[in-house]
Amino acid sequence: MTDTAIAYVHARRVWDSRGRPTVEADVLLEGGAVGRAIAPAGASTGSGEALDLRDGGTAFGGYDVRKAVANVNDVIARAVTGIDAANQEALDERLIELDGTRNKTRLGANATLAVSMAAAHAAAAAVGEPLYRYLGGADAARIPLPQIQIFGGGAHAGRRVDIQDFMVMCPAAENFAQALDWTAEIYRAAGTLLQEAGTLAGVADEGGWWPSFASNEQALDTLVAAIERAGLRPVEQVGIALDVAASDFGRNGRYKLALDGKELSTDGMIELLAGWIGRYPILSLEDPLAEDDTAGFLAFTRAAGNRIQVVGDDLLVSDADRLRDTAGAANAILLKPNQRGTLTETLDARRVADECGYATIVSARSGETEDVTIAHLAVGWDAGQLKVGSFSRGERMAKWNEMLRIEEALGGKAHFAGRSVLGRSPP
Ligand SMILES: C=C(OP(=O)(O)O)C(=O)O
Ligand SMILES: [Mg+2]
Repeated sequence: MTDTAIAYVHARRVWDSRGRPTVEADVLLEGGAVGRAIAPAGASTGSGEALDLRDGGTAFGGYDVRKAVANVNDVIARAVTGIDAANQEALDERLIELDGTRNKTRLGANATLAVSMAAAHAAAAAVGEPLYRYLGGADAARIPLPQIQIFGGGAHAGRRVDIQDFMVMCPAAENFAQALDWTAEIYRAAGTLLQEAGTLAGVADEGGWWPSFASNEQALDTLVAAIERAGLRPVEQVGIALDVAASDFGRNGRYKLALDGKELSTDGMIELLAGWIGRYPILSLEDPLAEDDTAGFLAFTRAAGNRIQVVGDDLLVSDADRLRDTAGAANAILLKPNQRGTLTETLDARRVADECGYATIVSARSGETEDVTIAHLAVGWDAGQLKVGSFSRGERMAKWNEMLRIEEALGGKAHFAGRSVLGRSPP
């Protein structure tokens, strides 16, 4: 037995930011090192995602995770005991084999991911290294450009606006700390603008202001106004990133924008978004079309992909195979470890993204906790970008604050991704 062999695994039920139970796993190694991780959960999920196993029934809206917790304690724990946690691939292979289904429908991706991540934390602790350095080695020093939400919408805010995430990116900031400073000013200015308009109505699931707008474009206008009110220059200093999350309001080539009272074809949707790209300082558009509209994605990326970042989330579900099968449909991929259920499978997608020339963005889910693993993945995997959500919610700030610590710990070695990850249209 090596010191990094898994000695003991235990899962418990804890709570996420939406008031739903989720799975936390502890992994203890023979040498005494421990690791802990908590699975997040999405709301606007892609149909190709690995299964977030829920109990159903009436308790907690059917969202309880007693089965997934039991799957860790009764099935996984025994099966992974003795595996070397320092060999993440072997551990994840065992989890994949044990589940035996493509999308973790037997054990649940929430069960497998909590163990996969906790083991990585334990292995890093065993060698006394922070997780980002354990994963990325001594060269892991690139601090990601953040995508931070200012207004929340879509499935995260009672569908008050159709677009799900109105975010800002600060590629012209000198470092991550300054990007966060600027975003905090924009966030505050956006809140003041809503207050002045009498439409401030709290915060959405990911910490952005709860939207209260007459149209999707009014939200974009207000975002630009907030950037200016914060004393920053749209285009030169700050750009906009949207998660359109179009699978939530589109299918079979028809897109229903409820707030705007419009029903558009794929071409109409592409035209609408092309108009926005022309009028607003947009740097990145995620899921501009629905997950069942690969042809639309290809057409949109052909038309706009040389000017902006086109991100596949529901389309690609962090899946290396889907990425290969749809090459050219986007030029960036979101990496959400719970869409696959193990770190190794998510890292595969990250590698294939490089082969396909795609940018990579590690992302939180809308249901989150104090777990900060993704901040370390973004640096350790050299992703270049990180999308988390916003101020006003501690489970989001836990990640951004961890990134501040990582940037500080790296000192002069830290290198902020900034403009470099947006090669196509730097402001
Ligand atoms: C983070 C997102 O939301 P969710 O976790 O609900 O899928 C997203 O769609 O990118
Ligand atoms: Mg998304």
